Amino acid sequence: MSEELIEKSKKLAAFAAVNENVSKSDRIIGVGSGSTVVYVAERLGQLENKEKFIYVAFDGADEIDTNLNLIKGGGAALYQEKLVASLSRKFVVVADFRKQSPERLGHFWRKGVPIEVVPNSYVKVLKDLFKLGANSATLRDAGKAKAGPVVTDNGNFVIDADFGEIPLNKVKELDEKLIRLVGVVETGFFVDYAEKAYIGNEDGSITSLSVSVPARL
Ligand SMILES: O=C(CO)[C@H](O)[C@H](O)COP(=O)(O)O
Repeated sequence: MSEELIEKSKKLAAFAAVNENVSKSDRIIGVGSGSTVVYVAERLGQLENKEKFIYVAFDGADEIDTNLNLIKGGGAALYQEKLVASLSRKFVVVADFRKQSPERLGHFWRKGVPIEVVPNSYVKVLKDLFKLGANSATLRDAGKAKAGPVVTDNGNFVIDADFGEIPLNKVKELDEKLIRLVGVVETGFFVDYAEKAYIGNEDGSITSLSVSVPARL
């Protein structure tokens, strides 16, 4: 799979998402993080918009299920991305074809759901996650960039917890159990946020998907 093809798919999805979801009236646009929303920013830069409130927010995803539940946080920015999503009236996902699961989360994204934790609680949370049925749960390491764990923008750590493939009707339930654990700040499950997804396909077409979600604002 060529990098060029993947980048083309990301750009296609991002441009289509902006073209169909941003109007010319005065509005603040929310943008998450990742390599796909870079193209959202590029397209937004071509439009003329003044800012009043977050009407629509755009973000990438690590995996998208058929209900538009998401796994996010591959780049450890899940808390701030969820903050933006929760402040938006409309949340739109942009992604290339590798992110669209045939059905369930955990199909392609095998690294586990990212969970932001308070640093002094991570050992406890790791144990809690195994009790909740995780196949694996590991503290994310910063890798070559620096010695030690990844530290988020909020000064916290990230645990990646693999629960296998998660049935569509179980994502919310699992998310609620995770968020109740003492030490957990936020999870990378985005349930009932995305109402639209734009997927750039390998053949240059775009798949757009819509679901209804409860109103946030
Ligand atoms: O959740 C994220 C960062 O925490 C990103 O949105 C997600 O990892 C997708 O990134 P990309 O568009 O680069 O594939």
